[in-house]
Amino acid sequence: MWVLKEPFFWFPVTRSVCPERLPKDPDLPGIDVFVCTADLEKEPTFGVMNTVISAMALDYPVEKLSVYLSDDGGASATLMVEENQNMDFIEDRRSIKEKYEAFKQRVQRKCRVEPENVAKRNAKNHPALIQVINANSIEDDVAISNPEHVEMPHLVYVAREKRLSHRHNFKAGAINVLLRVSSIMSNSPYILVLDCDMYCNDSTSARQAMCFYVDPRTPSSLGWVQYPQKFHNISETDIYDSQIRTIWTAPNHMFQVYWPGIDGLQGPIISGTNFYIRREALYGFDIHDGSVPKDMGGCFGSSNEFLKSLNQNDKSDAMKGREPSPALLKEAHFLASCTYEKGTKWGDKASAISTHLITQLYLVKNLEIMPFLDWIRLGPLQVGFRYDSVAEDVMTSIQLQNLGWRSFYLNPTRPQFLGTAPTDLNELLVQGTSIIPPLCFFYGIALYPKGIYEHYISGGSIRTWMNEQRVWMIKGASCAMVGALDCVMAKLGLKEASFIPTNKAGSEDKTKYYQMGKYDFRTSNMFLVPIVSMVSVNLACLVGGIIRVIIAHNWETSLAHAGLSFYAVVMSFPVIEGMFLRKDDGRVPLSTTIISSAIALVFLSIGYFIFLH
Ligand SMILES: O=c1ccn([C@@H]2O[C@H](COP(=O)(O)OP(=O)(O)O[C@H]3O[C@H](CO)[C@@H](O)[C@H](O)[C@H]3O)[C@@H](O)[C@H]2O)c(=O)[nH]1
Ligand SMILES: [Mn+2]
Repeated sequence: MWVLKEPFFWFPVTRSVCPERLPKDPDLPGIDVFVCTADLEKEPTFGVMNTVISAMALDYPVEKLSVYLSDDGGASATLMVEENQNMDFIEDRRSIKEKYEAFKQRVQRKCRVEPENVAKRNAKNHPALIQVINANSIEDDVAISNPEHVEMPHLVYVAREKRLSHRHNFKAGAINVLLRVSSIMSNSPYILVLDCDMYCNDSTSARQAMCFYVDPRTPSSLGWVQYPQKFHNISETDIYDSQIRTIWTAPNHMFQVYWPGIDGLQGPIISGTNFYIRREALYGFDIHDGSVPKDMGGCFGSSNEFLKSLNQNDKSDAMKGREPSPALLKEAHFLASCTYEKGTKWGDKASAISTHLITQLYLVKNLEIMPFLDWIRLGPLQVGFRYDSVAEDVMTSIQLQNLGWRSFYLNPTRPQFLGTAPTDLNELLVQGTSIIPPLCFFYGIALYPKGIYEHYISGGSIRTWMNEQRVWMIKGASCAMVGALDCVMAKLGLKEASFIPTNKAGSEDKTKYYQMGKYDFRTSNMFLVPIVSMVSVNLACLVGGIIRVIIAHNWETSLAHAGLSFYAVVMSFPVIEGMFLRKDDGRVPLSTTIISSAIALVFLSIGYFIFLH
């Protein structure tokens, strides 16, 4: 581990920019913003709208900015709200709060129009629905309250076609559709990708990122600029380590070394959201030898409009204020259809087993391997985000770095984007099944916990260290195992790969224990039983061990064992408290304790036969 970590210290880079030196507005390149949403219930429309509006309010010339919303969820409810948005408060900051409240109520009213179950059913089986929303399509009353006709960026709503018989490839599939649809509309050379909960907390991120791209000294291999992921809903104790402190927020040491450290090498990988990427990079061209595919149609699909866009520049200006022609809309629907990608290279699987292994290792937070990702050689050309993993970001990054693209990390003091971190145990574990992949089960548990000294000098306290250790142990025993089984079954063809979006709705009831700094054990037995069984075994060993020591007086041999058991029991105290001491509804249910004790007993009996017989 020590050796693997060294490259991070070779050439750490901290970047800062001077947006005031950018060229004049008319000379800036266009930017397309992609926002993805997938679940009407877990990703409330109001939050999605917040993100869309924050993107539209980016400090960037309106005619150079287009926002595309991909809706994999309830479709029509989101669209209805979007069409009727009252955008004027973007400009009018005086009465911003009042108007915001009115907007919020309006969204909530609109969302009630369609029963949720109907929306959900429709979400899995419907034709493509694409709508360009410009000033003309906004309700009359809005025009009255917006007498100056404030110009606003282009907004395009995209619900790609969904059929039960076709794989939709989760977020990667959604982004690839947006890539194609946007190419025949604005075709901006740069793209900002945002998860639906990641709103722009500062409007300057676009200009800051462009500082790199328009600077003639920047190498032409710069593929993306990555901002960190930060969250708005972190409590003081943060018992579940929801902020993933070690990656993003630990100040000025060790872990804060990873991203700047990798920036000095080939650059950070894509972390799913908050990055400005060069459109060209996603088209799979190899920048080492400048080769372009010979069979363009076989590679990108049969849309002539799309193929034409490959040689065209930025069209964002031309799109401004125009109603899209019926022909253009028809082509957009074609590009968003289920069958468009058939026989093309979109999201193609070109991976070797080693890529999988490395991706898995990386995802278990063994960040040390980041500098070596670049060495992996992938198969032939492939276009857009990759489909062979729900962690599309890691796989795609490896591919792009492979083709010669480089990346920068920018972490300004003011957070540029803020998202919603999962703050209840159930959500955390559900997320863990999809992003903590199989090998975590083997590697995650086998690795020795990160040293307390290392943690301390990275700006952590004893409490944060305990939290991180606890969550690491809990994830290792529960969701990593479930995720592992899930993945093995998917690989064996026994089950479809799945992705459950994390909940961004955060009800008061759900977060109350998190806010109090107490674990909330209201999660399924699938996760809970392995955790509670493990703790029961430890507890039994400690009690049994102590009794033995007292009876047999053999201190020398038992002391180390007792120490280890004691450590495990201290670390799992919240679980023990949940089993025996708590009375509230967040405790471990009695039935779970009973099942787990029975399992623990089985383990102890097996141990008895192995060691004593
Ligand atoms: O079929 C799908 C599934 C998901 N999403 C969107 O993908 C985003 C990320 O999903 P989320 O449930 O928030 O997953 P997280 O585990 O929080 O996501 C982390 O991990 C993902 C996989 O590595 C990255 O894509 C994300 O950017 C990163 O924040 C959300 O906007 C979803 O709406 C879709 O658009 N379509
Ligand atoms: Mn998320």
